[in-house]
Parts: sequence; C-alpha cells; structure tokens
Amino acid sequence: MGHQRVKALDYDDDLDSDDDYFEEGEGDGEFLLKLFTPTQKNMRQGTIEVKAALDDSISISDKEIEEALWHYFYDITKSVTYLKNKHAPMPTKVAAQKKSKQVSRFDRAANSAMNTQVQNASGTVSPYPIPQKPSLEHAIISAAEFFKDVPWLKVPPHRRGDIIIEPLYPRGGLLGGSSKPSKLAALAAARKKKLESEKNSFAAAAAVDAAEQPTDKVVSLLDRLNIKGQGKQDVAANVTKNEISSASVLPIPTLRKYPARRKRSSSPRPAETREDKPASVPASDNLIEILDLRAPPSTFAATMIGAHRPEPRAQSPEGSMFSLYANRPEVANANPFSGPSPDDIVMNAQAKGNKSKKGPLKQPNGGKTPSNLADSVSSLTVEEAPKVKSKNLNVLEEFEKSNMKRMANFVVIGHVDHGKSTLMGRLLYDLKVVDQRSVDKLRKEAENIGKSSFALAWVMDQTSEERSRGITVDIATNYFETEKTRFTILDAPGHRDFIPNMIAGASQADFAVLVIDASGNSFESGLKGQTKEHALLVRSMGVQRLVIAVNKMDTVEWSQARFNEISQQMTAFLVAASFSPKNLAFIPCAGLTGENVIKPPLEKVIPGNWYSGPTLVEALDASEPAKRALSLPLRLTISDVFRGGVIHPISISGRLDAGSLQIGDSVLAMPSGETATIKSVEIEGMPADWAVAGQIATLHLADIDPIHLRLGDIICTPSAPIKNVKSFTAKILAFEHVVPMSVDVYRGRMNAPARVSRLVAVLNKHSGEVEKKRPRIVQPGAVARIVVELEREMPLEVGTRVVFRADGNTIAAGLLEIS
Ligand SMILES: Nc1nc2c(ncn2[C@@H]2O[C@H](COP(=O)(O)OP(=O)(O)OP(=O)(O)O)[C@@H](O)[C@H]2O)c(=O)[nH]1
Repeated sequence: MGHQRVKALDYDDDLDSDDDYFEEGEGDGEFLLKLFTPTQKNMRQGTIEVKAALDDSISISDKEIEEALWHYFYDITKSVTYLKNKHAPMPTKVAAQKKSKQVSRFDRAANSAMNTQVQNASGTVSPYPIPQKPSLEHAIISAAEFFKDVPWLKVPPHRRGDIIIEPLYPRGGLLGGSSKPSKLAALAAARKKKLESEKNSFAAAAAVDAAEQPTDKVVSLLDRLNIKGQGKQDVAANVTKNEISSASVLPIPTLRKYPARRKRSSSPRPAETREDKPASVPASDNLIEILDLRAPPSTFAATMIGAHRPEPRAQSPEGSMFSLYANRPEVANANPFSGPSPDDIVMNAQAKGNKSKKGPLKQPNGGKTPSNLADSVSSLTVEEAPKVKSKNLNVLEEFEKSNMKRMANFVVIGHVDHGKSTLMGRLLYDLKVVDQRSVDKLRKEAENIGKSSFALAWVMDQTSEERSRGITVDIATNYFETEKTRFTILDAPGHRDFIPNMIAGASQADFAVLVIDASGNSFESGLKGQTKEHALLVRSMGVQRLVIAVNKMDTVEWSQARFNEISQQMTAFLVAASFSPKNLAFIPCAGLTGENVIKPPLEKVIPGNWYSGPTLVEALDASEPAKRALSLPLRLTISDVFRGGVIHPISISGRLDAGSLQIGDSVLAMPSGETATIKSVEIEGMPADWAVAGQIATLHLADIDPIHLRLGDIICTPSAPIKNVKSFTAKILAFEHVVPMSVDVYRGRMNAPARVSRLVAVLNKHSGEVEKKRPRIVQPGAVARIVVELEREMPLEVGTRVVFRADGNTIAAGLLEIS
C-alpha cells in the first residue's frame, strides 16, 4: 500500500489536488528530500546489480532496469527474473499468450499434421516436431490399410494372424500411462495363448478320434454326437490335415467342441447361395475391382493413420462379413451342408436308440409324401360314437312270451276341485303304493299351510306350485297294479287354463275316470264347466270307456237320490257325446274318507245299504283292455323331454300309440325329421329291452340334439314315417258353432294355428251319411266334415284325433279322414 502511494506521487495532478495530504507535519521540500535521497541510492546500486545479473547478450537500458527495480521495490532477484522473461526469445505472440494454458497432446498432434501438410505443400518447416514414421515394417500399416477390405472379418491372407499395431508413439505417449503392459492386456495375451494351445491339442485329438472312435470318454451327448457325426469327421479331417501344419503360421479361429456354433454360422445362408457359391475362397481373379470413390482422409484421420492413401479396394463378390475364413482352404473345401446338421445328428442318434429298442422308427410324417399325407387327412373321418348294439329281438314274440299283466293307462278328468287328486291319492294310499309315513308327512306339511284336506291330493300334486295353489297344473303320473292289471294314472288338471295339458294326458289314455263332485251345486257348476268339456275331449281323442266317480258322497250323506240324479244327467249327456252306455260305469265314492275306493262302504255309512256295486278299483279292473296296435308302425307321442344326467343326456317319455321298439332301434322324430338311436328303455321306472303299443315308455336317446325334440312330437319308424301335412279333412263333433274361422288344432300337446277353410257337409251322427252339403254353419252337437288349412305343418295321418279350440274354448274334436 505504501508502494502504491509512493508511486502515485509521480502524478502531478494528484499531488496538486491533494494539498492537505502533504501539509501534515513537515513542509513540501523537506518531505521530498527525505523521501528521494535513499531511493536514488538504492536505484543506482540496484541498477548495477541487475546489469551484473543479466546476461550480456540481452540488451536492456538503464531506464528499463530502473523501472523494474522501481516496480519490484528494489528487489534485485525479481527484477532480474522479470527482465529475463521479458527479453527471452518467444516463438510467437500467440504462444506467449497461451503459455499458462496447457496445450493438449491432441492439439499438438493435430497441429503437427497440419504443419506436415503445409510443409509438404510449401516446403516450410513446422515449428513443432513431427512424429517420425516408425522404422518397423508394421509401422507402415495404417488403420486404413488394415481395414481396406473390411467389412469386418475380411482379413486378407497376408495379414491373417496376430495383428500387431505398432503404436505410433511410445506407450504412455498420447494417452499417458506406463509402457509396461496393463493387467488387462496381460490377461488377454494369456487367454489368447491358451486358446491357441487348446486349438492345437483339439486338432490333434480330432485326428485321433477320427481314427479310433473313443467310447470311454466321458463327454456330453453333443460331444459324442459331434465326434460320431460325419460332419464332425469331415471338419476334423480338414482341420487336422490343413490346420496342424499351418497352425503355427496362421492362427485360426478356435474350433468349438459343439457343432451348434458351426451350424449357426452356416444356417443363415440361403440355399441358393449354398448351391451357387460353394463355401470356397474367391480366388484373386474372382475379386471385383471396386471404384474408389472415397475422399482423402481428414486431418484427424491423417493424424491418426498418416497421410497414406489406401489402394483401391478389392472386395469379394460375396462381400460378406461371414467370409472371414472363407479363403481358408480347410473351410473352403468344407461344405457345411454336405453332412447332417447337428439337429439331424441328434435325431438320427435318437432314432438309432429307438430302433435298437423298439424296432423300426417311424418317420415324422409316417414316410408319406405330402400328397399322400393330404390324401390321408382328407380321408380322415370322425368316427361316430359306437351305435348301441341291438339284440334284434322279435318284440311281439317277446311280448307274448312275457305273459305280461295287462296294462291300462287312464286319465283322470273332471271339473276343478271335484276331488280328482285326492281320490287318486286315496287309491294309492289304500293300495299301499304310498306308505303311512309319507302320507303323515304330507298331512303335516299340508296342515302347516292350512290345507290339511289336501294331504292325499299331494300324493299326486308334487310341485310346490300345485301344493301352494291347491290345484293340479300338469299331468301327474303314477302307477299301481291290481291282480289283473298294471295301471298308469294320468292325473289331469281340472282348471280350464290347463286344458292343453289335459289333452296331452288324454292322448295317452286307454280310458278315462271322470270325477264329479256330488255336493250341492258342485255337480251343476261342473256341468257348465270342465265336466262336459273334458268328457267331450276324451271322447274326441278316442277314449270310449268312462268310469264316472261320483265323489264326495260323504258331503251328501251318501244320498242315493243324489247319486241317481247325477248318473241320469251324465248318462244323457255322455251318450249324446257318442259314448256307448255300456262303456259307462257310475261309482259312488268319497276319496277323502276312502269309502268305496278299494273297499266297499260300510253299512253304517250307506243308509239302507243301497249300493252293492263295484268299488272304484274293481270298476277300473273290470275295463276291457284296449286293443293294441302292435303290428302297426311305431308311433310314440312325446309327453316329456328331459335330461337324464350324464349317462342319459337326452330322454323322452310318452305312450306308444302303435307299434313297438327295442334298444338299438333307429327312430325318426317328426316334424323335425331328425333320427336318433334308442340307447335304453324304461317302463314304469324299470329297465326294459323293448316296449309295445299301449305302454308309456321312457326312451334314452343318442345321436340327436334336444332342439329337435319337443312335447307332442311323434317318434316313428324311419321306414314308415308319419308325414308332415299342411291341410287335412276331418270328421268333427262340434261343441260350439263352427263356421269358417281361425282355430288352434291340437294333436296331444302339439298344436298349430289353422283356419277352417271349408264346411264340406253335415253328417248323420250314427250312420255317418251326408245330411247337408256345404253348410254355412255347424250347430253344436252336430257331426260334420270340414277342411282345415294349417299355418305350419304338423305330423298327421289318417285316424289321428285332433281337437279344435278357439278363444280358450274347445269348439270341436275330430278324426283325420284325408291328409
Ligand atoms: N268332503 C270331501 N272332500 C273332498 C273329497 N275329495 C276331495 N275333497 C276335497 O276337495 C278339495 C279338492 O280336492 P282335489 O283333490 O285337489 O281336487 P282336484 O279335482 O284334484 O283339483 P284340481 O286337480 O285342481 O282340478 C280338497 O280340499 C279335498 O280335501 C271327498 O271325498 N270328500
């Protein structure tokens, strides 16, 4: 700070302007004198010493020395150093300015190359030393030379081997470091040496293997296959023959023990390349001169590789990076596809093993050509499930031999709540078909919902809906037998809403049991309701015999008068409905209490013991067996379609109207026209081999989809099928007025909308003779012939019984005459 202040004294302006500064203590003259006297001495002495310290070659004026001394406050050493540095010879001003900045070696090398080019062009000498070209022969090789025939791995023969790139500069030059090899370099060298020794030993071992075929050597499967494989022998022979002699000269790529690597290298080559260009080294005359369009190396490249311009490159036509060893004779002579592939070797070895153990090995495609294979495939068929084997029974003979108890199916009809189900429940209970325990249980359950009187009815009505509503909805089936007959009960619903179900039941019946409530007004109301309708329906459906159960006699105290009244009225009606009086049987009974069901009523019950007739069961048993159309073609009306589980996925049940069937039979479903095979048969829940007309059978089917089976469809014999018709002529009994009108035609459960298209004639009820042609209307109770047009086809034939309904009422029933 003092120095700065002294130095500032040189500026007059400052001195003049800062008068106060000098006014402290002494006056101006004295102060200056004190100040400059020792300075002048020091300056003279310092100038002498600096001159002495400086080299004589450097010419420096005294003033310059004094300035230095003044600047460095008479420090001789610093002043000398400053002057020396100031007057030392400097190459350029730029270099002097960048003296403090370390010039990178790369920059120096680049500058050198640039100067070299400049020197070559202008003859000037570069200020920097240019690296001298190494004297070794290898040093002439530049990187461009090395890679002149790249892509990689395309090494010319004269350079095949250890490529030694002599460093342009001593190690540790450009990038620093020691000239001693690094550990990594040492490891690489050791590995290389080891591989070479392995290669030589492997080549020798391969030669021995080819001759001796060692078997005791523990090698992997691939090793063994490789050794035994022809491809291996070929390659090994080549390697042995060519490589051992040249191994010391030409370091070859290491041959691996496993052939997969060789396969991998050759497999990508397309077949056409393999055929057109065998794996041989392209001779020199095969080389193609390629126009060298490359630009001269850049400055950087020239620095790195020198100014050498590579010769025009010669490239093999293949120009492939995989041709590194293509010009090697052992590889050139080897056709990689001449022998089996490694996969082939493995497969052949496996085939050998299998052959030795299991005989001839099948070829993957069975030795078939593609065309044969295609033929075989086209000839393949999906084998159908084995048909059920038929016992080929003569069913009619079997039926005769069986001495089967006669069978009868009857439908229980009548107005709603007249006691049909209760009467049948009593029948079954008294016949011990249903045990006491079951009835007690039903009674208890019925009591729980306040319907204790329905307990016996629940023997038949088993669905929750029926039990909760107290009415029968669908046909309920049950079985019992007497000494003479096996009976099937078809309990029909009495409610008018379920007339179709009642028709379905009636279509299976041999006769009918008409239940009439004897209590006050019930009979009369029934006559207005389904009592008459049901009677007419069953009659129109072919039922000729009726057992009329005058039920609930307990409610009228077993009044004979009431019984007689009902009998007379009903007889008149039924005879009018074409029932024969001899086929009508009136039985007084009480289903709820069980009188006269299976046991005659007690005298105390019947006042005056006025009834001595049969019980209900006796009346049933007294019925003439229905004629069975055994010799006619099979006709079975489907009343139920269900899935019988895994074993029986498709099952149907229904009454055989005609014909017979047995296990293994092929049957035809109409109207679908689909065939099925009968797998098994059940009659009354028991397995059977066959079934005949009149029986209600369950058939478990195969070879048919359930969608082709519906309620009311007909199962028939394929050789004599029932036909689907669109129109027919029928003889009808009119219940209501019939005019040309829209109706629904029922055949059992099957129905279809139709139109009465024409009234042909009114017929005599008894003789059937035409009484009036082309009537405009058919009166209720009259018999007439009409023509009906169906909106869709139905399987119908002559003799089929049909029912006509309109607006929920049965208006007529009839028999097909012409279809
Ligand atoms: N007092 C008396 N009641 C009876 C007799 N038979 C049936 N009942 C009663 O009549 C009612 C109807 O009986 P169900 O057997 O259900 O009549 P149903 O004709 O089968 O009825 P649906 O099948 O619905 O048409 C029940 O409450 C029975 O207890 C009988 O002999 N005497």
